Amino acid sequence: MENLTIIEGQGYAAIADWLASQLRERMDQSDGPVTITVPGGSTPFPIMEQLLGHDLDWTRLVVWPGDDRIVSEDHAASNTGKLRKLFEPAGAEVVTLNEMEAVPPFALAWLGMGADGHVASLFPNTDPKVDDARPVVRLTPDPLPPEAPFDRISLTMPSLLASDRLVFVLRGAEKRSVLDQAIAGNNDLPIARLLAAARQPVTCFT
Ligand SMILES: O=C1O[C@H](COP(=O)(O)O)[C@@H](O)[C@H](O)[C@H]1O
Repeated sequence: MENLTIIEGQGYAAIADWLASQLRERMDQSDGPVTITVPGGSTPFPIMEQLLGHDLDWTRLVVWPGDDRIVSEDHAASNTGKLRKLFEPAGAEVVTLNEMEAVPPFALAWLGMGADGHVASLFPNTDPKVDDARPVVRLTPDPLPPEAPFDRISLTMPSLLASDRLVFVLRGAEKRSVLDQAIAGNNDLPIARLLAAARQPVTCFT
């Protein structure tokens, strides 16, 4: 994949620096808002804390959760609730994901990946398609992940692919092996489908 760069062994601060430089570049290109989508789970939040330490005009940032668990925003498992607590005090807007009819193109789609190869909440059992006509879907993972056993809402593959840049941050040898197999075309997991369809630059921090 000529559009793919893998960057290994970076700490949270270095990844946050990289993300900040991407956002700064976009903010320098126009005076308007910069709209991104970000992951949930556990990996991204310490990086977001570091990112918010950067001197950027956060009032110009619009943050879409890439997915969420169907729980109230004050539930510990709510991605949106955690994003609000982090980004809103800095002045950024955080969007509530619902079954809207359209989503904007993203300057950057930051994603995680589960060890089962799911991206956002597009789990293998949901058979996500790169030509899904829906921008957002509700779905039920099967099996339910024990750490977050909830129904989900998620951006679809076309919504994620409508971004100028894809960025993955995934930790651990198990996930790295799933990623490598996906890149090699040796599995048909959601991560493999997304990467095979991606035409924009893709950066993977592992
Ligand atoms: O459930 C989810 O899992 C994935 C991976 O999360 P991690 O904690 O293993 O990094 C995440 O990307 C997704 O947004 C989240 O809702």
